[in-house]
Amino acid sequence: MSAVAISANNERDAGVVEEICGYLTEEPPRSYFLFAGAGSGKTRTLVEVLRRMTGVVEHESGGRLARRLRIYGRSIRVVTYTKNAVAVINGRLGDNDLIGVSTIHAFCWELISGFNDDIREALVAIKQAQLEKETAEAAARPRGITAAKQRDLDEIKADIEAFKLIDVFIYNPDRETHGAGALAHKHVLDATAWLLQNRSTLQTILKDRHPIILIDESQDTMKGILDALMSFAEPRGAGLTLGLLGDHRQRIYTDGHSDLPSLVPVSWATPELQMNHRSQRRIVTLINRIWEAEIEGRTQPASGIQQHPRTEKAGGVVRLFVGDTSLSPKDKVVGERWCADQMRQASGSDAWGQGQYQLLALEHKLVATRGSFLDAYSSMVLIDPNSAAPTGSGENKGPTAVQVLLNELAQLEACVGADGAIDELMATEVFRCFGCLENMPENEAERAKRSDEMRQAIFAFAAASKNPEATVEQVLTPILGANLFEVDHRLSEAFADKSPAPPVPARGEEESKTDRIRRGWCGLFATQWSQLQKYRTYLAGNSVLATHQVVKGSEFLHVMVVMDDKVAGGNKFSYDKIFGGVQLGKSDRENLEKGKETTIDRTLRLLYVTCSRAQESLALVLWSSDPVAALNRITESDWFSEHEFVVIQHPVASLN
Ligand SMILES: Nc1ncnc2c1ncn2[C@@H]1O[C@H](COP(=O)(O)OP(=O)(O)OP(=O)(O)O)[C@@H](O)[C@H]1O
Repeated sequence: MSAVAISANNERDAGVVEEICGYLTEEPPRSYFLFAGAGSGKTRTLVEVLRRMTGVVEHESGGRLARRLRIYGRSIRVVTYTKNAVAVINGRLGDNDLIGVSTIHAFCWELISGFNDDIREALVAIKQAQLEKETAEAAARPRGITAAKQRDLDEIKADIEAFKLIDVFIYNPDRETHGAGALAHKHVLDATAWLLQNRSTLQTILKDRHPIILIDESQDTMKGILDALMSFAEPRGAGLTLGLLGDHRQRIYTDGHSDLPSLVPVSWATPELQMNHRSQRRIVTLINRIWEAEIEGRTQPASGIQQHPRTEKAGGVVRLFVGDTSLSPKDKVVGERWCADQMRQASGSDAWGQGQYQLLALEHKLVATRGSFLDAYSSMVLIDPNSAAPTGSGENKGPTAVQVLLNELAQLEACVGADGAIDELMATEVFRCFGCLENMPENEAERAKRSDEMRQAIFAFAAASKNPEATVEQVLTPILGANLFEVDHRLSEAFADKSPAPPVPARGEEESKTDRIRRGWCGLFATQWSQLQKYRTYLAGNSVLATHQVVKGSEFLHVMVVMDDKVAGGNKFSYDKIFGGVQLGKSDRENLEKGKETTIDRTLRLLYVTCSRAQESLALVLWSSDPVAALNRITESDWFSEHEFVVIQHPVASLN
């Protein structure tokens, strides 16, 4: 193919930037929804539009808009999903005072901070509504309001009373905030959505500051905020123009609207990006097929355009490996290595033989199992389900109550050599850095006594942390005994409490929050200390293991997607149902009849996201409850050709 033809095919989206610039500079400007599929280069499109709208790249109508914005002291607001995306866009835009880029949390806080009376009213109203809803739901159950439920309801009441007493609310979008008046991330989004819908002054302020708001990953943007903004953008010329960028095929969080394209007003423009610049043709064909699949149990429309690969990306390798989910975790790991070796042979890439591929698993629990930190992870989930696992947005720090384990003790452990010797200089620096030397006694004798006490505790800590069998409790004992670090009161109280863990609730049985947290603490103290290091690596995103949700927006040369519903637990997703190893369940059929979202819908989207991360080669590993049924279904589908699906050989011990 000639160079001209290649470039013509690759440039099929070239007009979209100018098209969008046209919508934003028309009189009155027109809101738009940009369908931008996986790997379509939506960030590049966004940045190019912004450059033209703010006079960085010469553009006649863009230049006029830039002058108007400047005269009135206004700016275009870009809302992205992650801080990483903020940095990428800012980096490409350079210094530009006509554009503000931030996450939705920072955007919301900028709007509401300081309006303490309004925030209080919003939070009380939201909690009150939650209380009423939960009370009514519990009362309607056959057993009525149980004691455990009553405790939860009392907690909501206590939250309401606590909000009423707060004068000044504090918050930081980049980290957890503590102390009086501290707001959680969710509170800020909820309060902003409530205030935007209930306070006209806030609407006016918003339009006055940012007449144009562009929202990236809009399919996952919190419904309440999006609804409010979409209503202010109507009718056209109302003072706010919205640009929503998104791909409904990639919606994987529950915050967003289930079918955003159908909510977009007909008066809006709907430009499209048709290219996939990321992946080789074989991978692009597969993701097109996945999205168009007519599978039993699917309710979501197959709306959206087919993507086109770049002309020069004409290759790519895809394989589906099917094995038996009843194998032991160890056998599965061996099986997955066997699959990687098959990939090495099929693709000719040594990366597969050297472990240089990204392994994506369905759920955190599956990753924790593969990564040998399941006890640590499961305990953290019980202690704080909202912050135990890394998420696609924001920072991943783990539960607040255990921070000393994840930070101070991790740093102290780094001062202990392989032979157990302690680098005292380094250790002193750790204590200094955490402000633990500030309260050393003035008196020389007492000071020496305290130093000695600390040294003993550090030796005991070092010995315990080097013992591969040591539990978190054993490592923590000397630390807490000598008060080496400031510790969250919840941790010290839980440690002092020597009562046994409450029993695991039976299926369907409700458990109070207090019991759940206590079980978490007991589990954590009994966990092997060595698991915490693996957990920390995973939280920090430095692991070659990642869950599907977390890799949103990323790309990797070679990807292995591990699908193992049994280990993942939960019933939100089921790959085995998609591939035919498991039949639809009762609730799937009920949802289907009601036209409600099904497991199939959610799993198809997750599969779409994971497969579209791969640039060169993609291995799908399905651990199925019924490999024969799955293989039959796969043979009938047009997703893979015959040589592309492979039964995982067992035993595969030859690779050991
Ligand atoms: N016009 C282009 N020409 C060549 N390469 C491009 C172009 N646009 C994007 N790319 C490349 O294609 C890849 C995908 O781009 P990008 O990550 O911006 O896509 P995206 O739309 O954000 O995808 P996703 O929604 O799947 O995360 C990147 O490697 C990027 O550098």
